[in-house]
Amino acid sequence: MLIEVANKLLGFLSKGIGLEENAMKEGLGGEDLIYLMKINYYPPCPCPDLALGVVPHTDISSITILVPNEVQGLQVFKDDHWYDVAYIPNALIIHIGDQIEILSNGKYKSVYHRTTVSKEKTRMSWPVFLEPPPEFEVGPIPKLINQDNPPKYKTKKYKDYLYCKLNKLPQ
Ligand SMILES: O=C(O)CCC(=O)C(=O)O
Ligand SMILES: [Fe+2]
Repeated sequence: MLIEVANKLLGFLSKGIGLEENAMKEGLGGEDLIYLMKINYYPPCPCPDLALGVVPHTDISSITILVPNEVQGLQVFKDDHWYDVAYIPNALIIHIGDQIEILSNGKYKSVYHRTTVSKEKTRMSWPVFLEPPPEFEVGPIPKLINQDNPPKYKTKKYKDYLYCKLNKLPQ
């Protein structure tokens, strides 16, 4: 089920920029794509104005498929403002992550987001991060590159990208 959703999303993202349906998936390692589930637990906080659940970031993954509980908390940054992401029962929240920005050579941008905490309620979320295998090299898809569109990102192994990002080193 999750794999079907992921395949569809990657297909739409590929076609959306004029590529073959399987282009993004192949660019992420094809059937070796890794599904990494995390559970976020944000207990009530006495001073929600002074704390964040997760600091602002973009996801390192390709896409993130996330299910939250009903407690408001996720915000995305757009046009200099933080916007609440509305909770819609049974809806999935999809984040574009860094690897899609790289594959698309910047045509898609990874979404900058953060979470706030609540004074009374516990918030939880269950994201699944779709990641290339560590040794797999990710870079702008060659079909998107030409004289007018030079590569904006280096091609490198996913594990090296991860290492640089986690240690705040230049990519
Ligand atoms: O809890 C959320 O809604 C988002 C969490 C998040 O951004 C993350 O785990 O990367
Ligand atoms: Fe995130």
